[in-house]
Amino acid sequence: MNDVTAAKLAEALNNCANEPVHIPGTIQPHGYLLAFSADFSAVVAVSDGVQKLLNAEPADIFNSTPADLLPSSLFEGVNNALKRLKHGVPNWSFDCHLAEAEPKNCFCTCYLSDSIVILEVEPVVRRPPDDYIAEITDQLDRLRETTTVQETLEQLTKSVAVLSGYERILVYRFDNNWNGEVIAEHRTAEDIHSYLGHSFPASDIPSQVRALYQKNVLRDIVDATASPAKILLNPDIEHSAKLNLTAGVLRGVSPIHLKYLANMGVKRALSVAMFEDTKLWGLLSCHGLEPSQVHPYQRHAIKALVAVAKERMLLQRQYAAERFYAATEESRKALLDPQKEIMAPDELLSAEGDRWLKLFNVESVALVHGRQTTVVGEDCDKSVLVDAANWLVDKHSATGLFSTSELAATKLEAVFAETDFCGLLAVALPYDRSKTGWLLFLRKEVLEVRNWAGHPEKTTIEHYKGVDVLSPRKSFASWQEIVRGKSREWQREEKQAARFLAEDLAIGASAYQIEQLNEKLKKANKRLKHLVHTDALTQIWNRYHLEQSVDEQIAVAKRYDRCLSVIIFDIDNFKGVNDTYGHDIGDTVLQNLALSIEDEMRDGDIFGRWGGEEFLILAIESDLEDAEKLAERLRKKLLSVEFEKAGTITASFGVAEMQEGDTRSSLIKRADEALYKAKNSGRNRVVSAG
Ligand SMILES: Nc1nc2c(ncn2[C@@H]2O[C@H](COP(=O)(O)OP(=O)(O)OP(=O)(O)O)[C@@H](O)[C@H]2O)c(=O)[nH]1
Repeated sequence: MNDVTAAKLAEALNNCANEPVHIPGTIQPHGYLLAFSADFSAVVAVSDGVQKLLNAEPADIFNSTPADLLPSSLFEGVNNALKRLKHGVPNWSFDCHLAEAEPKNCFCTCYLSDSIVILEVEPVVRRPPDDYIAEITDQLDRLRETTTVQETLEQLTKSVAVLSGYERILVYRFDNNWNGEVIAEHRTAEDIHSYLGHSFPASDIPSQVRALYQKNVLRDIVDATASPAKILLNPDIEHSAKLNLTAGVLRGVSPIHLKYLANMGVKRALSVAMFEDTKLWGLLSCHGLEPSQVHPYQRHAIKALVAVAKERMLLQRQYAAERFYAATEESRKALLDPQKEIMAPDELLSAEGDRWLKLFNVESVALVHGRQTTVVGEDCDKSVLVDAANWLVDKHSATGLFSTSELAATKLEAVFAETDFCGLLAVALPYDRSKTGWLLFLRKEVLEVRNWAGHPEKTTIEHYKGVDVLSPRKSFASWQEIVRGKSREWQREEKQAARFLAEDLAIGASAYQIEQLNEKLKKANKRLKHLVHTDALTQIWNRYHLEQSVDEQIAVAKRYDRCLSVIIFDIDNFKGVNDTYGHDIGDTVLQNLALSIEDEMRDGDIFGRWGGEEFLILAIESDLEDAEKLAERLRKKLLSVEFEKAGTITASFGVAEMQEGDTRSSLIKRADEALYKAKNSGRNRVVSAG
């Protein structure tokens, strides 16, 4: 970088940004400036050359009152303007015909600067043609017919060329670092140099110049080759030394900027600021190859075109955003479809992720919750995602949103260092108070080829007004830079849509959690029911269940006029088993007996433990004979079973069939009595209630 050190460059940049361009102490020499006291009674300052307009010497001018000094039409014009300015209008313009002075036709602009009244007078050289209004209307219509932002900008440059006569019209858009890129251009002849696609460094339009555009959107430099006219202050009046010319049109141009224009081959220039909401978005810049003056009406026409283009672009952006939201909506419907079975967030991501890859133009979408990760698209190391999410939880939980198109310029640089990802859009899942769940959209690098208009590194420094400043570039020859490490930028609607999707995932997650809870509850209920109805030792129905079943089956049998029988059986001499082999062996006998009997049962019959070593069978649709047969079969089955240490055992069976008027207790009582008889008549037998 020549012999310019970084420190010197920074100082020079700073000096450039501090040049007080709004109080230049000069005006452009084609016009005149007069400044009056707030009460319009005294002349405070005039521009050098105003003698020509007023036909008077400066000394006389300063000694005269405005009423004596100004031609009557001008005096009236200012008086009239003052009434408007007092009502808060920032500046007021009027046409003026000067009968006795040259030039005859003027365009005047009045404004207040720290309560000093400033009058700028521009000679009107050439009026626009008579059909100019028709031409403006035609161009406005053309602008209104455009359908994309790019088309609008291109039409704007063409329309401005038609209405202004400038040779090269550019639309220059600022990036986040205030570098500008020419994104639309119109040239009136092929041999005029093109800057389309070229970038200009931020230092070309330093911050205080950008700030001026916020206050006065138009800058008209009529002759970039002319020396500025000094503003002469009335030595007899005390006032601040410099006049703030922000609101006017004649403000003198910084010599550095004039040099810049000269190096570019531009001899007149007009720029109009373009805003997105209230932020400076770009500039419409008109370049002329020869000095010339546009009529103030033409300036207004250009401003009107820019205003219409801005509206148009806003509308087109809204349409584009709407189309994007509509596409997102499809995904949201799928996420929240009540017909679909409820899925876990990671399942939802797997189901919808492919759609999101396309919609957001990303390489990967990931869901991270604690140490759990799900990735759709190109894989990313789990530990990278977990570390990123931890950082996000720590630093961005409050907003629940983080985005960058240059990870290497953020604190996540080290986390993503080993990956190919350069862009991250992260949104917190709002179900999570601690914001530990994050949805991440990841983009890879997009190599950006920047065509700089002139080599930004070939900067030289020069001395200007006692300080070092950047020299205007001598060459604007194209120079190519490859910008690495950046992804496509995240659009506002993408951020908004990502938030919506995270919300939906969170709702999905809550629904899933509720379903999970319901499932758990169902299982717990089932377990509880099992516990309530099952005998813990033998795992067959318990007395509680058997009693309910007897009641139910009696009711069913009565309603459908079916038979029902009850078998109660009791192990013979079971006390002996316990006494001989111990209680544990007794338990095992009970368990094995339950298994053996269950094996022999028909599907419809109900078998359970009635208590101790006593069991009950409800033989559905069985009469006494059927039940007896069943009991007999079971008795024999028991004889065939070897109960390990306990060997074989026998049991006694009592059988009873339901009779008219039977209740649970009467039916069971009869079966019990039959069992009693079986025991008393020698055991190991089946006895039926008569
Ligand atoms: N191991 C074990 N024994 C049980 C259980 N429930 C009852 N018993 C035993 O079963 C035996 C029943 O004895 P008794 O009522 O005298 O009848 P029994 O010895 O089977 O003689 P009979 O019924 O007259 O043939 C007692 O020793 C009880 O302790 C149990 O859950 N496990």
